[in-house]
Amino acid sequence: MALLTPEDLEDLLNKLNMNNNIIKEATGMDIAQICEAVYGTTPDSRKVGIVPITSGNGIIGNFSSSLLAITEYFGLEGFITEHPDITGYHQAVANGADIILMADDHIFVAHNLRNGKIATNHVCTGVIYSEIASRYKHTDSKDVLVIGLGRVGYAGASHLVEKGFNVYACDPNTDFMNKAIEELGVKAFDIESPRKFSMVFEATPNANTISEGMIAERCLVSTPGIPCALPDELVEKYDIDLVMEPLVIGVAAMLYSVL
Ligand SMILES: N[C@@H](CCCCNC(=O)[C@H]1CCC=N1)C(=O)O
Ligand SMILES: [Mg+2]
Repeated sequence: MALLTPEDLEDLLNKLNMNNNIIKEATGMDIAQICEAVYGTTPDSRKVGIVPITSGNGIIGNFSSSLLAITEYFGLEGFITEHPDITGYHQAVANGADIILMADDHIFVAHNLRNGKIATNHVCTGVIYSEIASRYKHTDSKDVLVIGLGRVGYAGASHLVEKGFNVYACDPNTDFMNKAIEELGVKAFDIESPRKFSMVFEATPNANTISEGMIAERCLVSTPGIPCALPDELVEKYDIDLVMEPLVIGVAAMLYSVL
């Protein structure tokens, strides 16, 4: 899985505000309203304990401080524990955390100690970015293109199928493709017989996965993926609303999903 870098996390809240304006323009709702619609929750007085974790590649600069900024942005109280790992976990509980946020290199969880709900970043990210794509207000189509069927893409495709959208998907990994066809009933998108989609959810760690044959002149592309899925020339040529942000939107969904 692609690990964030401290550079990915620079200027996070400015990037979020820019993306939130695009989301409002393209869907009629802001990210907090969409999270509320998806999870049926609203931020309350819950306290979030953020525990740095040193396993694997270790602590990522700006990661814990970004989680604190995100927690506060959505109206929750938060704190980062002084120590990492088990000592930090103990501190978080001792300091009255209702929700624990912590991540190793494979799983990033939000765990609400009061109601037992637990959420992962990869599922919540897939759900919320695919939800954003599906709410594009400048189309009456029910067709959505999902590019990438890894842990994030599969979660998004599953969410869209549950919501009754016509999901076309593509992934170079035939095992991932067959799994999604068998388990979700997605249709394989065939670049040889292109359809032009007005709603695209992309979740791959590769650049330029979106080509001209895939998108309508006016479309919404929603992706947590780094680097950008859209070639620059397409962004210039077409009227594309691009929602692309590396962490905040996924973490917001995690918090709303455990409240
Ligand atoms: N153990 C580190 C955090 C490691 C996070 C790795 N996971 C990612 O980079 C995923 C999560 C969202 C996007 N990629 C720390 O506590 O500082
Ligand atoms: Mg995100």
